[in-house]
Amino acid sequence: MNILDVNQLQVIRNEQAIFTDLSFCLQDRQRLFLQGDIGSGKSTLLHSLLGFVPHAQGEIRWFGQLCRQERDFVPLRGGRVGICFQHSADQLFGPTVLDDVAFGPLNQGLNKNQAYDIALRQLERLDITRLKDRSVNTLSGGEQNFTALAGVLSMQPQVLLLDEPTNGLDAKNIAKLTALLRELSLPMIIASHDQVFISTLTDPNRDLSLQF
Ligand SMILES: Nc1ncnc2c1ncn2[C@@H]1O[C@H](COP(=O)(O)OP(=O)(O)OP(=O)(O)O)[C@@H](O)[C@H]1O
Repeated sequence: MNILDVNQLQVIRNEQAIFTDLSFCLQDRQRLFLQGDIGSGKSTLLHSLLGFVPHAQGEIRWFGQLCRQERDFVPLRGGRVGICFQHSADQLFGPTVLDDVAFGPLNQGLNKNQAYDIALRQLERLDITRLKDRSVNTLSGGEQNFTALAGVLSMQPQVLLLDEPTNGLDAKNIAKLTALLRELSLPMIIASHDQVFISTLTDPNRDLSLQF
């Protein structure tokens, strides 16, 4: 069974089709890179895959299950499919970095000790423990990106959707992110303009690219 099957998907915004007849699938451990001009629809696709933007036609099947209505997508957003938005500040609640990263596991029903323990481990993994007591409103763009990713990973997702994950990162931190994503070996869909990042992360025997 594929992780995701998309068949003949059409999404309309402002009465204009952003894409039509889009079909692809995602298999376990595979990375799918979304590439294309600004405004071509990469973020729209990521949002539609979790039902944040409705699709007008076609099918989205996650783990074999057809997802059509809001209620079909809600369980996926609870952690099974992790998404990092292009503007990571939009998904940080705070008040502190540690509280923010613990929010997901708390929401999944873990007790406070378990949730904060998982959150601390994710901060260590991403090498941002030093930020744990900082207010999320005071973070730099790159720090926001890593905090959002730690929050998503703390929910132990089975698949990741990443929208321009290298935005705001310098070369050293792009290398850190690349190494982490390699190590995770989760299936991923990544929208990116960063050709070096894409080519470093791509396994040509397994990964795919979708041109918008
Ligand atoms: N909330 C919205 N309402 C209406 N149209 C929108 C909305 N968000 C985006 N669009 C439009 O949908 C189209 C696709 O935008 P989208 O953000 O998906 O592109 P993108 O490929 O991710 O761009 P970028 O590379 O600049 O991030 C664009 O024409 C954009 O103006």
